[in-house]
Amino acid sequence: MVKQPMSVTLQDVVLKRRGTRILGPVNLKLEDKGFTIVLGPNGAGKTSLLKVLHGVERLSGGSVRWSVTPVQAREAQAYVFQKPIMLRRSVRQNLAFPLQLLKVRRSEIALRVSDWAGRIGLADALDRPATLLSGGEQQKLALARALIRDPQVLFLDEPCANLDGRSTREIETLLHTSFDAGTRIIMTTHDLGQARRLASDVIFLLNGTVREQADAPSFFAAQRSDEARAFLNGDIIE
Ligand SMILES: Nc1ncnc2c1ncn2[C@@H]1O[C@H](COP(=O)(O)OP(=O)(O)OP(=O)(O)O)[C@@H](O)[C@H]1O
Repeated sequence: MVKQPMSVTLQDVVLKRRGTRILGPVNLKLEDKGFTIVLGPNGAGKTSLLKVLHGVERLSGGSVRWSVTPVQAREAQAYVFQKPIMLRRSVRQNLAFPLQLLKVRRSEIALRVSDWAGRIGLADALDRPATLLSGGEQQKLALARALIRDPQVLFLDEPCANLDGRSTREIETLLHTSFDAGTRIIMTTHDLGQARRLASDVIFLLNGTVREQADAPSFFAAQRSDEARAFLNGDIIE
């Protein structure tokens, strides 16, 4: 299938819940390519922004427009939650599930499942219940389950929260490989070292608004706002 360029434009996006504005107004354009890291303190609205981009939040105002049709946009995206959600089935069935939904041929599913199980170090655990895996293994499985159907755009919400260094490195390697293969990645992290290692560009959020959007080298070299500077210094900002 020929992939169409997928940029997205947010215009005057506002998200309110129980009368409180948690996002917006946000005006933002994300280009077709890149590894975007969304930064900001707790409660800044990072998860909300990811969900708005993914189209799973009801907007209170404004619009999110992809350069392809809404159906194409949805089909081309995958989302990995901060806390991996495992089907109460085997590793094999977890990996096969998204492909079964897409009605991929059984022989092709078997090939891809075995390929991805190997890539995440679970080739010998295909018949184990996914819920019995360690936290790091579950997060890798959740990522593989998203990548196995070759999404054009991948959203990740804190994929390495609470993971040890080894699992974090393994996940970063998987992300690097997908990015190099052309996957557009948009990810939140609290880990500034990780942001520096992975980002091609950065969005800095504070109180539900975009304070800075810049390519990563510029952002990390010199922040335009006092708040971003304070955040990178490890200060508490509100
Ligand atoms: N459904 C909801 N109803 C009410 N408030 C919400 C809802 N979802 C999020 N919020 C609030 O909106 C704000 C932004 O939340 P969000 O999870 O997007 O922030 P975040 O930057 O991802 O935070 P964290 O870094 O702690 O994960 C928070 O104050 C949160 O409590």
